[in-house]
Amino acid sequence: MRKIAVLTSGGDAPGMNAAIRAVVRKGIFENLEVYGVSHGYEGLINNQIKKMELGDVGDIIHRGGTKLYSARSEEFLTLAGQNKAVANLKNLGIEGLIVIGGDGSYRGASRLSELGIKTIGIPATIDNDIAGTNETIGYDTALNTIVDMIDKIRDTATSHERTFIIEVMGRDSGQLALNAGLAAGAETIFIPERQTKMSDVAARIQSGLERGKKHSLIVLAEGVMSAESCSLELGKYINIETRLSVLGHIQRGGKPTAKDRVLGSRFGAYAVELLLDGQTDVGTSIKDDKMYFVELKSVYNQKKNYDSSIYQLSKELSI
Ligand SMILES: Nc1ncnc2c1ncn2[C@@H]1O[C@H](COP(=O)(O)OP(=O)(O)OP(=O)(O)O)[C@@H](O)[C@H]1O
Ligand SMILES: O=P(O)(O)OC[C@H]1O[C@](O)(CO)[C@@H](O)[C@@H]1O
Ligand SMILES: [Mg+2]
Repeated sequence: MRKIAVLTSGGDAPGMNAAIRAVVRKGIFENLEVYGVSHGYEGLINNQIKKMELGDVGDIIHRGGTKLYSARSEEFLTLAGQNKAVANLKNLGIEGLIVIGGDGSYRGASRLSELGIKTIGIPATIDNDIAGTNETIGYDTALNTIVDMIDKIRDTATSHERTFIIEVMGRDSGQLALNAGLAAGAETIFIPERQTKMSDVAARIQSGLERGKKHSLIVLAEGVMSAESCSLELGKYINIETRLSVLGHIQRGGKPTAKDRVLGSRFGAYAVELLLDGQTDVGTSIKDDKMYFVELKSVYNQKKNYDSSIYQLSKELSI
């Protein structure tokens, strides 16, 4: 293999730049030509593919977002779009592609592998919803951002003795809500993976009030319901004033933590090694601080488990 390419796809995640840098520099170190594809699969279809040099990835390791831009591509869901992408890669003599993204991006990478391009996935999404790896790039940064923001909300919640409902990202996954809730000492955590009865939440708030506790923090994963619906539902069981805070895309930005930079760098270099070993249709993974690879299909056909003991612990510690 002489020529490889790299792209970022799906929601961006802090640490993607560290991974791009590692792919480019490790590739060049191994005497490969490395190409950068802008705008994910959309750029692959539109031939936005450029050769990258060592200097092209200078001064990005500490930046959030992705230098290669990201996109969600409708056209790539069609066979015609996928064929265009493959033709553009083949025209340039590119045999291997590294896809940095989430589970949807992994499905796209698998399709390309079936169509004759060797593909390696790197898990990158703040949601940490990818099976087969303990962590994804961007999760640690987003978690720290959320905890920082909840700390700020706690200050004002305490001063005004209020209940706050804080909506965090995670359509199908409660990883962010669960761990941010524990780290920020939230009284209640709602996650899509498990049902929480509103009557129980109201009862906990009521018993807290009776013990003289006047403020309460509720962390809600967006996939469960909106903060507004949560407030209306809660109002059916208890008569308290609530304030809502939807954290939104602030959670996806910001400079990556050291952990995400290390993870991005290790995954990027490892993905190049996997291509050189002739692997395809696999993704990088980390467990017990070691690099592994897993079949992409086994990743996106599985739902990542959440740790119910963390949920239980947060309940025990926040009475
Ligand atoms: N089944 C599929 N076949 C081919 N391509 C797909 C498929 N599913 C998704 N893709 C491609 O991958 C892109 C990114 O997928 P998606 O929007 O689900 O984000 P993701 O990679 O899961 O990241 P995140 O969920 O963290 O934002 C899609 O826009 C589409 O172009
Ligand atoms: O930026 P968009 O396209 O609105 O996507 C938001 C979604 O992307 C994610 O941030 C994952 O990248 C989810 O947590 C969130 O639901
Ligand atoms: Mg996804």
